[in-house]
Amino acid sequence: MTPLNTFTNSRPALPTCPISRVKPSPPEPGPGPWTHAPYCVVTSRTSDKKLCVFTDANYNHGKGLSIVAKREVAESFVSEGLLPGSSSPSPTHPEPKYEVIPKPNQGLGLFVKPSPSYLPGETILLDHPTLIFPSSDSTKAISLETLSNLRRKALLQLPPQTRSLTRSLAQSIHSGKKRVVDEITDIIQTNAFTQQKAGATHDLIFPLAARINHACTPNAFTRTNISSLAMEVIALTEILPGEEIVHSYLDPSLPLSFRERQQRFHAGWNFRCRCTLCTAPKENIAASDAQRKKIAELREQLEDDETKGDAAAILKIAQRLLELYEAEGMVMPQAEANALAAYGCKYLAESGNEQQWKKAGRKYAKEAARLYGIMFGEESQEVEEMVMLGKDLS
Ligand SMILES: C[S@@+](CC[C@H](N)C(=O)[O-])C[C@H]1O[C@@H](n2cnc3c(N)ncnc32)[C@H](O)[C@@H]1O
Repeated sequence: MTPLNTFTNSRPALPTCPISRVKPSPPEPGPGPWTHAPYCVVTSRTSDKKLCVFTDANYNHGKGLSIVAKREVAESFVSEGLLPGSSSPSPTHPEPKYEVIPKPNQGLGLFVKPSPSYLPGETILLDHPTLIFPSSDSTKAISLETLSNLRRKALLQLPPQTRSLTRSLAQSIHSGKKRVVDEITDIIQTNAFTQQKAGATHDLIFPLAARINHACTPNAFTRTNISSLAMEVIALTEILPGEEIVHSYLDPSLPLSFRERQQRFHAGWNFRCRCTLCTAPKENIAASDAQRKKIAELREQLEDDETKGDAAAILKIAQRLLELYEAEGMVMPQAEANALAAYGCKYLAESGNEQQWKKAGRKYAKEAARLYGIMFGEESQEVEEMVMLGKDLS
């Protein structure tokens, strides 16, 4: 295994495209923790700002990672724990309970094998990024040509297997649609996960997690470790053998209407959602929209100054929200609504019928702790707070 700080690729940097006016800047200092010499270009005519490609072909047991970033951003990624032990031997993973198989009209998808199901809170898979790019918001001042060159180089420097796996994510490959953007833009547009880190927004490509399709009532969610940038896909509900594993590409706690969701899918990923909710009969979609509108109204009421000091009103709103979330298959916001209901009961217990309110409050606090445990882990502050609240109510 090559030591991390050894420069393994002594080939000269690829020449830039002859029609390109992008000039590579003078050679950069040594490769540091990277396996390739950083390749940098000056991105502004008026300053010496540089954007570089950093590649560690050893990352994640030889699967590799390329980053396009400013040097200081890449350095902070490393100092914050992006590359630990990447040259260690590959761990042996148990046989996964999922498989990637074709899904009609949606390319590929992740499905549970005909084996035991996933339980809520169970980790389905752990994935690592193969590409990290600055997000389009933070690169508006940089020419498309420059960006495209850097992204392409980042892709080409990945080990061959990872490179072709990453390339296979291009939408145009499975949709049969003519590609209207370049290959990397195509890959980013439909597969990138956005992540804030080192004071900037980045687009990350996770080749396995990218195979997971969207659903407006998801049964899984993703959680990214901010230091290592590893992504966990976690079951939100029980997922039975043969079922598709789906997560929400939108914030799952937003009560968006059918139309609002389609607008976002079109703008963000260029698809029309075919999940169970979005392909339901018209009257069901209208009923769902009405419930989501009610959710938005109730959440606004919670912000009213009048409501804020009224425990009975808060409890009533939280209970109605729980009914609506349940009906809409919105699992994640149920944690907060249960916590709110538990606090409502706590304050009501102080003003009479103590035992009745305490009993109800304990039930809400317990459910909130269960859901926060799934979302943030058993050790999280949220779980601890709900356990304490349950104790206060006993
Ligand atoms: C991140 S990829 C998901 C994996 C993809 N199906 C594949 O074969 O690689 C996102 C793309 O999958 C398709 N897709 C995902 N969820 C969908 C849904 N709910 N309805 C329709 N198409 C969906 C769309 O083409 C979308 O651009």
